[in-house]
Amino acid sequence: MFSRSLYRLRNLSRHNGHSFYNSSSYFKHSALITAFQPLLHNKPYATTTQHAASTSSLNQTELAKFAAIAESWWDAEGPFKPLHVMNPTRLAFIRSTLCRHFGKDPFSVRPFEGLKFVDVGCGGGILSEPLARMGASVTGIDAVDKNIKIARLHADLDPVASSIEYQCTTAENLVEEQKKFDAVIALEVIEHVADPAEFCKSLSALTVSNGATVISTINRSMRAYATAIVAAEYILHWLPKGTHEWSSFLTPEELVMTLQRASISVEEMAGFAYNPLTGQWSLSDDVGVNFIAFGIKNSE
Ligand SMILES: C[S@@+](CC[C@H](N)C(=O)[O-])C[C@H]1O[C@@H](n2cnc3c(N)ncnc32)[C@H](O)[C@@H]1O
Ligand SMILES: [Mg+2]
Repeated sequence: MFSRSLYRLRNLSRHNGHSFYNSSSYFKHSALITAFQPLLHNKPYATTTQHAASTSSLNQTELAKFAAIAESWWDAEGPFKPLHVMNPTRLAFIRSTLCRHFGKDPFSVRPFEGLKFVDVGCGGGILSEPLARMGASVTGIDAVDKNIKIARLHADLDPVASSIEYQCTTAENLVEEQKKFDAVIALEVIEHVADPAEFCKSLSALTVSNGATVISTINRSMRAYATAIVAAEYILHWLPKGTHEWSSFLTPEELVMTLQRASISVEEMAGFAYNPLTGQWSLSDDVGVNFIAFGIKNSE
């Protein structure tokens, strides 16, 4: 069922060959970006909040954005609605790729039984909880203490989710503690960290040899600027204004290269397509805006 919608790595150039559109120098000087400059620099968030001790991946301004709306994590109509609505689609990708990789039955109720996952930048646990219900032994970490408190409270409402270990920390702190996981998952986080390359190195160091990494983010494309920022934040109000900095987005090629340098080979990629008629997302070959990648840690 996936073979149609999955974006294979060999197709990268076909789908993302618009080097003109993906050139950051083009965008820095584009008339459109200049016209929207006030929006790009609108930062309506306070910058003081309680979070993990300062380490390389932390961007204080970004963390303050999430602390400011932490109470809303489980409000399915609130600022995290897009993540709630996308959840079944991203879980379908994770189920498919990880079951294939770990030789598990994708039709099983608890296919991830016996596997250790870490959900990096777990927020309120929107992804950690279903992963735990699918049998994984889940550690959820987030740099914002408030997020972890909310994640803990919510998980404790469910006997299965209450097995999740939540911790206010960073990937690099877990590396120092020499923690290792079968799968390292960081969805919608890399565009909010201070140094994506260092962040990927930490994710890699947390992954066992031949383990899996799953990352989702937003493409630094013209279309992403128009939809994920202008439409989602300023027209539709799906997300608070200033949630995303266009310049922090990564193109699929950049993500592949960054992971490659961190000893992770991207094997599969898919885009997320939004259907405005149904309000649902589905996996697609189109990685022009939102996309997700699955990679394998090279054996040492
Ligand atoms: C858009 S949310 C994504 C939440 C969750 N991964 C999901 O997709 O449902 C980004 C999360 O990453 C966290 N975060 C940002 N930078 C981080 C870092 N350097 N280390 C750990 N967490 C971070 C934020 O606090 C926030 O909860
Ligand atoms: Mg984001």
